[in-house]
Amino acid sequence: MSVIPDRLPSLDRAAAERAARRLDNLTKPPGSLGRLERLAIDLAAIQGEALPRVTPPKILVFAADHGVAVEGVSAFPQSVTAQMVANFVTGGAAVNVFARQHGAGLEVIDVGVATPLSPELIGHPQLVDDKVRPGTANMVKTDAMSPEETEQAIGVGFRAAEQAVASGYRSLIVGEMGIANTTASSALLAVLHDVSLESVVGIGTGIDDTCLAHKRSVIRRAIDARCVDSSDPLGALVALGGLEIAAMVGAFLGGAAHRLPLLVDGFIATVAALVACRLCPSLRDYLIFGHHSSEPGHGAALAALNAHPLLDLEMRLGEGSGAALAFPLLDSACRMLSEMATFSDAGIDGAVTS
Ligand SMILES: Cc1cc2ncn([C@H]3O[C@H](COP(=O)(O)O)[C@@H](O)[C@H]3O)c2cc1C
Ligand SMILES: O=C(O)c1cccnc1
Repeated sequence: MSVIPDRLPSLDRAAAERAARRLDNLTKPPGSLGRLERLAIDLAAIQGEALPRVTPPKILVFAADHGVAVEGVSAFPQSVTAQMVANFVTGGAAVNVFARQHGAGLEVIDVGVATPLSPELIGHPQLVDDKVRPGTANMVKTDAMSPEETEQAIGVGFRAAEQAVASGYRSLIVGEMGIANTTASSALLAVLHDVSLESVVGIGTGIDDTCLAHKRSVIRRAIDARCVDSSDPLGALVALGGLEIAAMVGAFLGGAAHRLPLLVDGFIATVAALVACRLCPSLRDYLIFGHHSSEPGHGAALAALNAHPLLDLEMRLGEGSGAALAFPLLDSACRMLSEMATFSDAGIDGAVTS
């Protein structure tokens, strides 16, 4: 597929080495800033700079609908996807609050919202109309989308990340909005990582036990009916969806192609990251995991990527909210590296060597 890069730039080991040496000369016992030190070294390797900088960050929220919503797998109606797009554009969603708090740019990309958006929103600078189709098909009945639509949606995400780089953003937070997308994500994870549906399917927006059992059986029927297997991540994406998940795959790849640190959000974003890593394994080097969602499949998706998120706030929202909350830790890691005094700057004695 043309939009999937053959290879990504390699990590810059020399920049990482310079960052590590500087860390050991800063006025603290070596290693005492723990995972923040690891984070600073990783950011140096990603950006290819001994003194990395992650500000300003850009948040991309990809929005799309899922045909499988008609099966009654979410606690909320499909109309909420379009209504939340309006809420993002007018600044009222959780992720908007955190974006303002951290000086992040935020853009909502309609890659497949089913309900027409209200005319006042059209042309709003924070809303991008890149609709590939108005929602996927119901994966229980047929493939969620065609290979061409999947490629188009991946391209939308890839270009959105490239645009962020061209506008001077130094890190990327990738989020989503799409009623029923925990169903698509659970199905993708079950296929790609071979985990039981019992262990990965969760309540999403807050369904009850009866609906949860129904959601599992809907996913089981879809997986059995579609032609999917773990060796074909693109085929799984075509069969199960969704458009915003495909766009997130593209955004991760597009960001990494330009050495952008990528802050991954919760369950849905992590499943997108898993698909992207199956397509292009070296992408893993560019991913930093913001938080551990309480959606049960997130643990399995993180394990599949050997990922250890920065935060665990028992959140299960999506939108990029958990990644946005973790962003200040990346900024702190960079500031620690560039602003702390060294032992010689501050005239402080180094460790006693035996
Ligand atoms: C008001 C509202 C705001 C949201 N923001 C993110 N999500 C999250 O919930 C949805 C997935 O859950 P499910 O698969 O159960 O539908 C996605 O849109 C996700 O981003 C929201 C959901 C709602 C209702
Ligand atoms: O972790 C997530 O991303 C998530 C969980 C539930 C609902 N929406 C998103």
